[in-house]
Amino acid sequence: MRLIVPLPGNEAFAERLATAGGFELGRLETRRFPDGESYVRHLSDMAGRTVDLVCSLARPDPGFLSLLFAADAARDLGAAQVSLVAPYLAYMRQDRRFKPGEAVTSRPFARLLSGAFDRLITVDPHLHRYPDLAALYAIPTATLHAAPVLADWIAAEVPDALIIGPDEESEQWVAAVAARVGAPHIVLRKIRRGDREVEIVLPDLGAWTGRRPVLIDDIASSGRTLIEAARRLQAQGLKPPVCVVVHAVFADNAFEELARISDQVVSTDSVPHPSNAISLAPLLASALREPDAAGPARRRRRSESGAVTTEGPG
Ligand SMILES: O=P(O)(O)OC[C@H]1O[C@H](OP(=O)(O)OP(=O)(O)O)[C@H](O)[C@@H]1O
Repeated sequence: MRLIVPLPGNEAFAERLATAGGFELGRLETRRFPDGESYVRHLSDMAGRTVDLVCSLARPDPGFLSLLFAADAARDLGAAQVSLVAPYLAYMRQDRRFKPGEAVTSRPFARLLSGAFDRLITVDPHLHRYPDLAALYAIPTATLHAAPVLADWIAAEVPDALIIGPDEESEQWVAAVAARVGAPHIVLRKIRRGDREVEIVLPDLGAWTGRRPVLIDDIASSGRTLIEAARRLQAQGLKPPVCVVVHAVFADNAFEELARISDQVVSTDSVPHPSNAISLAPLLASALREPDAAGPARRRRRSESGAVTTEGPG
């Protein structure tokens, strides 16, 4: 039976995942030594097991070494395969050098995870300029999509919805959500001017004032995209929107600001947040039940020197 091991902060999601999939829930002890270094101890038997470390990667920096140490220790303790289940995958947005000298952090981050895990399973990674995760990760990856569960939530909770994507990039998956809901959809135009500065351009929406706008986006971080979109919609006489996001990263007071001008703000549980209303646990559990959901995992061998060698795809 698969062993699901949560990193700190991921216990509730891991429990939902283990329950949904009928998997065993493992335990990991972590703490800091007095000098600030990380201590990691597996409290479950790893020998010969298929182990899934569960770690949503919103704000990944403080816990990242513990994650790498937990993966290394699992293998060292005899795990047959060590996967990372990251419902939210970080460092996807610095996908090119925007200014001279910048680190293209998506690449070294992917190299670090590819060196530590046999495979990666995630939901709607922010693939802006990369065609897929295989362009970035050297290990087999499975990319799951939240669109069907978002659509099912909207269909059950929001009558007379008008599905709205805040930018042209969102067209494809907004159309998929709208088709499943059986509602019309439109896509706005976004001009990003900085980390916290976006401009949203709307077509004439006068024909849609009777519908409930449902703004959907993959990530809410500074919240500016959704806040600006919500403001523009209301300036055109539309009702306050329902905002549905996959990854509730929400920096600073972004959530409170967005909630003030929205009818409702909901998210999936890929990042633990008070707005979580749609669970991804059943989706991830069924992917984990499929033996080949992530493609054949790499086989690793640890040499006597401790070096890990890789065979198979990737
Ligand atoms: O809450 P916010 O701070 O507005 O960030 C979230 C928005 O940013 C991303 O798109 P975008 O293409 O603007 O960002 P990218 O350049 O990072 O891909 C994402 O798809 C959201 O629309």
